[in-house]
Amino acid sequence: MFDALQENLGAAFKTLRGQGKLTEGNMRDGLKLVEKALLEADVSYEVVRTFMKRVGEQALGEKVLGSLRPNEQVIGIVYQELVNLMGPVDHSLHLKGKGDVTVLMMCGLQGSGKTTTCGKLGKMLKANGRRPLLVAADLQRPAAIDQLHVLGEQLDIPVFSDRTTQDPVKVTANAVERAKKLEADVVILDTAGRLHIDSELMDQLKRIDQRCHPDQIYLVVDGMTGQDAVNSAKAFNEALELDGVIMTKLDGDARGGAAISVKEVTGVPLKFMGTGEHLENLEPFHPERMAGRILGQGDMMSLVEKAQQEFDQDEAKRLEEQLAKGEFTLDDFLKQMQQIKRLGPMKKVLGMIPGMGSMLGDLDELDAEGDLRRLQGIIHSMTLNERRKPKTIDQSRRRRIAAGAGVEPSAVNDLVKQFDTIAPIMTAMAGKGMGDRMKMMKQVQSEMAGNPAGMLSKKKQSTGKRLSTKDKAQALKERQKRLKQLKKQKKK
Ligand SMILES: Nc1nc2c(ncn2[C@@H]2O[C@H](COP(=O)(O)OP(=O)(O)OP(=O)(O)O)[C@@H](O)[C@H]2O)c(=O)[nH]1
Repeated sequence: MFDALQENLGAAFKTLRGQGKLTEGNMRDGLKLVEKALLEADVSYEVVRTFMKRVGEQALGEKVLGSLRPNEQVIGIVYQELVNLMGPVDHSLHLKGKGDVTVLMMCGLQGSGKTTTCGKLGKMLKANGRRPLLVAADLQRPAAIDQLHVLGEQLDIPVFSDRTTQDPVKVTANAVERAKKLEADVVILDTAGRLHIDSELMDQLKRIDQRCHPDQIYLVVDGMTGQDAVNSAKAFNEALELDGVIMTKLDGDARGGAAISVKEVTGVPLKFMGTGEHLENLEPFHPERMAGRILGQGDMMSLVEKAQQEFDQDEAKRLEEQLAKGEFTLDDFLKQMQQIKRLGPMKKVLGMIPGMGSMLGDLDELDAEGDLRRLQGIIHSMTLNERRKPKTIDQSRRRRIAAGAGVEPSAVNDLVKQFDTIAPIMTAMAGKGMGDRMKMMKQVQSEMAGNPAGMLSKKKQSTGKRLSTKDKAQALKERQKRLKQLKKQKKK
């Protein structure tokens, strides 16, 4: 994925590697190459311009820090700016509680991968214990209805269609009724596509939106089409107010520009990416991971291998037995975190995550220690039953636990959410062979790469809001202060 961009950026950073000290001259040469690499990857011109301005300002600002290696400093800045450009992303589908029907409306141009993505989402939701209903609201192309029925059969997910009408609004309204009868809780609408954006299509989609009020509207775009994908996202967003973009075909020769530009150009986050034709090839889009991948830093596998080697064998056996019974509690979660901590100093462990290596100045060891302690404090403030069944933690329990741990109630909520993500993966691990286990470890590890299991301070997590210039200046100041402290410690 994005091989050429990775290579070109690598070459740009190489020019800075030999430099003893950052000067305006060598910095400008290096940054010119970064700019060229982004433009060649089809990142929109406007986006490149703003991006380079931000990177340039910071890179030259860092000059005062002198003795740090220039290429590391610049990679760190580029990494952070790429993350800012592509994020933050809220991956939640904002599903209502079970029993209520959530309507997800999928739209996009013909051939973008919309129908396939409906199937992929259905599969993902089903795996998470939801009861999806696929709805053929693409009445333009009869074959699209058949395609959805085939997918439904493959996935064992019900499909609603009505070949007697040409009105997708009617189909959608009836589908919600059918969902209630079938006790389905998520309706996934596969709407019609067109080869190009036209007013008839937009009107039709707007009518569905106005009459049926879908809870979330996602646009499916083909990542291979580069700037066209970004432009169509802009047009759809103007007509429909999208909640997110799903970019498909990022497994192919996509140059990456569309994935990098779309959030900055449209303000709509890229939530998921399609990484293949198979129905399991849908992944949440993590700006941090993508930036790490683009910069080609670090060594994920070595972290996974290390985790395997140093895994406490007795604990592993105990956990294995528990997982086989389908049990994974918050106490186990805490133990897992402590084990990861034992792999080595947190900075070293995080340094193995792509892109993090050059950001170590940002990762204060004390923060990681403090956050692990905070995690422990929260879990220890829970009753045994709450640790076993975090779902029982309601608002008043949350308040009590938070008071006991000296944190905000939202911190308890965040922890339970992280646990909800990791627990199904852990229980699915039970009884698997080594190969599958490695794959799952990678999945758990990659869940942590975006937010290493909540160990990074809350202030460093994506909040769903863009940092204001003032916040950025403050963050930069703090970063510079930490770098100075680090330098002082090194000297000692
Ligand atoms: N490589 C790859 N192919 C994909 C991906 N998603 C979809 N496809 C393929 O793209 C082609 C078009 O997908 P569809 O799901 O039929 O597209 P659509 O947008 O529903 O098209 P219409 O129904 O004609 O509007 C199919 O051959 C899919 O297998 C992906 O993430 N990667």
